[in-house]
Amino acid sequence: MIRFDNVSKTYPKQNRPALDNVSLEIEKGEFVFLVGSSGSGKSTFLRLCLREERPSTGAVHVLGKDLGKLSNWKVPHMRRQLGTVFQDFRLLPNKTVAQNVAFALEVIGKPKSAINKVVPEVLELVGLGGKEDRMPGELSGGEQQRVAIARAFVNRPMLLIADEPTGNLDPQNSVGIMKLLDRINRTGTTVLMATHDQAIVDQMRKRVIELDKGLLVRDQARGVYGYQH
Ligand SMILES: Nc1ncnc2c1ncn2[C@@H]1O[C@H](COP(=O)(O)OP(=O)(O)OP(=O)(O)O)[C@@H](O)[C@H]1O
Repeated sequence: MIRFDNVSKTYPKQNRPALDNVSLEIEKGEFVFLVGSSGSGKSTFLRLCLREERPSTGAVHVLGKDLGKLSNWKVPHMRRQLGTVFQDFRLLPNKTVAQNVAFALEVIGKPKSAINKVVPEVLELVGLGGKEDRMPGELSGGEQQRVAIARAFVNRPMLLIADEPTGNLDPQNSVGIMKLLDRINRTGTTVLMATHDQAIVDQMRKRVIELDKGLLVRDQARGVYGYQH
């Protein structure tokens, strides 16, 4: 699903690599937490998976494709096969809940009849049945993140990448979001999630990959958060 072969990334004008010779493999169906202190390289790792950045050396494979060999015009197609969720939700503020989710399908040319069928189903799945016509601004943070997850999952992607999805949420809402991601993972979708949320990592006991100053320092099955702030 994801493979890094000796991947290093040094940003322009930096003398220290943001990622330093990282090699790892994430298999289909796994749930993986990416942890590490601020600046350890987590976002860089995720950006390389989305080909928002390219490695300085080494190779990144996602969904069986060598991203270094992917032509630029194929990148949007590759990204549409992934679901992405971010800390700041990134909803379209002038569209309703249902329209936000439908939009993800409209841009890939899904017929209206299919959209009308699956949008209510996925909103029901994330616990937002009955809130289809609300605007994002009328929802709590936890509900907004559920919309973002519905939008990310409505295509049934093989891989869902989440960057601090609970970063703006209180503990109770965070647990709800994690239950949802766990459910999505159980449908077979691989989940890769960068987080600072110790309670959640310790509770879920999934694979934990820890970065420290760009180095992969820990890769633990059913792991805990581990490092000190
Ligand atoms: N666009 C950029 N240009 C230059 N340096 C960058 C850029 N993006 C990140 N860096 C540097 O690369 C290193 C890793 O940053 P990265 O954002 O990947 O860390 P992170 O683990 O995601 O941190 P956080 O938890 O704070 O989001 C840091 O030293 C950072 O300053």
